[in-house]
Amino acid sequence: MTQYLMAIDQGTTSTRAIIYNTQGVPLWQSQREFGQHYPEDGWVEHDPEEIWETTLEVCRQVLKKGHLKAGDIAGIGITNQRETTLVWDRVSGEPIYNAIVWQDRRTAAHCEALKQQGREGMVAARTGLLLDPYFSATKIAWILDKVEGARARAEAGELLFGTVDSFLLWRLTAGKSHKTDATNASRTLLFDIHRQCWDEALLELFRVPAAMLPQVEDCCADFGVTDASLLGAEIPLVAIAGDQQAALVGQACLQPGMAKSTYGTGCFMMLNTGEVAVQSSNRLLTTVAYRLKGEVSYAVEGSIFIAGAAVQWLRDGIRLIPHSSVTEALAREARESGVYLVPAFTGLGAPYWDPNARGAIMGLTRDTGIAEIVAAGLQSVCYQTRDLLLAMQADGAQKPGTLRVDGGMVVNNWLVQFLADMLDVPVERPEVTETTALGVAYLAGLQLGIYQTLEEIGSLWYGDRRFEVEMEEPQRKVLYEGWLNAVERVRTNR
Ligand SMILES: Nc1ncnc2c1ncn2[C@@H]1O[C@H](COP(=O)(O)OP(=O)(O)O)[C@@H](O)[C@H]1O
Ligand SMILES: O=P(O)(O)OC[C@H](O)CO
Repeated sequence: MTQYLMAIDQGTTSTRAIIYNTQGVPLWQSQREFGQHYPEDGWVEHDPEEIWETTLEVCRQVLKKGHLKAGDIAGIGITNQRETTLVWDRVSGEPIYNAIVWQDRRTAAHCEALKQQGREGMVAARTGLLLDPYFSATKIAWILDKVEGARARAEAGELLFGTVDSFLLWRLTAGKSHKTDATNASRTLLFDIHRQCWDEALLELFRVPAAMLPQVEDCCADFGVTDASLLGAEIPLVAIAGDQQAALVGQACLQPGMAKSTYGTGCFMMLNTGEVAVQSSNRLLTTVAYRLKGEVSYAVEGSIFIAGAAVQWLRDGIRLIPHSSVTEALAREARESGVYLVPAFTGLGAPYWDPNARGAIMGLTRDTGIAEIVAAGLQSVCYQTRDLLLAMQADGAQKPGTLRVDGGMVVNNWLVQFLADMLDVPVERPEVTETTALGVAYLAGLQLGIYQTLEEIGSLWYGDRRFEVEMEEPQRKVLYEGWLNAVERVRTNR
């Protein structure tokens, strides 16, 4: 009997597969971390074969854990780290270069040159994005220019481009399906989010041959079936969404004005704006929230590059802590210290967009200890979220009544309390914090007719804990001013 849904969540640091029942309850999960490669300052790459192998492995493992066969799965949804760029051979399926990860800054000079040519306005008007190395287009151009013979091969139609969803889809369908969805397409800098199509002028600007591009579908669509040799039988692939958009659905932020913030490697705050594509005057992004039956809902997004990655750095980079989980107890024992950690390891994202900024720890004194530095790392994530909230409000958005949070960091109660205090907004944590995978499982269920409407999906959201605002305004003001001062000192593009 086909009664389960499977979500593949291919994230920046790990790949997961989760099997849900039709009420959206996660039953079995499998997860594998994979390698991060930093070949040069500001460069971040993934091995495409590791992305593929971990995906296949977690899919097989999770079926095994549930004692299920492929035929028990009604459909699969794929959600993924966005913008990360792959180019592969149309015939062999072999990538011609590593995946260039969204965090990678190698194309900063290319973006700057296009800005100098006055292209930012046209790009923003069509794509809702900014000229920043974060997005896919300049990464594609880099691969075509730097890998020998690649540009000619791409022009001859021999090479394909895809974000991680497309690459996995290509591999899962054994090369039968070269598609993506509108949310992933909206992060490439090549897609007109108003007309919902690849844009010829942008393809020309970034020198990307149209023949490389995947076909863009709704988030819920017929994306093909898994090749029978992979998981034992064919399984329909019925939904795709970028991970932050999937989290918006998983958090049931399905009405205009509802907001969520996801704290994984980076932090991504999204405000649903419904059918209106709000153009930000404060350097936020306009993006496709979801596209269903051809109807687009938009969101405003603030993207922070380093959130949980700051904790990873404290653990693996400078080895100040043995595990991420100790950060909560350390932060509780930290003194109020005036220490600020600006985690601009790969530049600063929204609202500063400064690819050349680099990180700093400031305000150190003789009695600064590990606890104070750890607390400053956690606080930096909350200060950056306040930066985003203020930018959204400056764009005319109402302050949301609550903010729904999710992602690996929000198990940390101290962090979430400080977040509520810094935003001056109550923060809600759902029972299921793996909202990314849940969101795409919901979308898969929608395509399969298990759910009829988005409202029905919204009714499945359950809160775990609500964090009320406890801090008084004067304290918030002093702390936040200290943050703004610290950020000013690392910026290069004031
Ligand atoms: N108790 C904790 N306190 C703070 N951060 C944590 C804690 N546990 C995990 N993290 C951070 O959460 C991140 C993992 O979140 P996850 O949502 O799995 O990330 P991603 O999807 O980007 O791979 C890691 O960067 C880790 O440092
Ligand atoms: O893999 P995550 O959860 O860090 O998300 C990455 C984002 O999609 C990048 O835009």
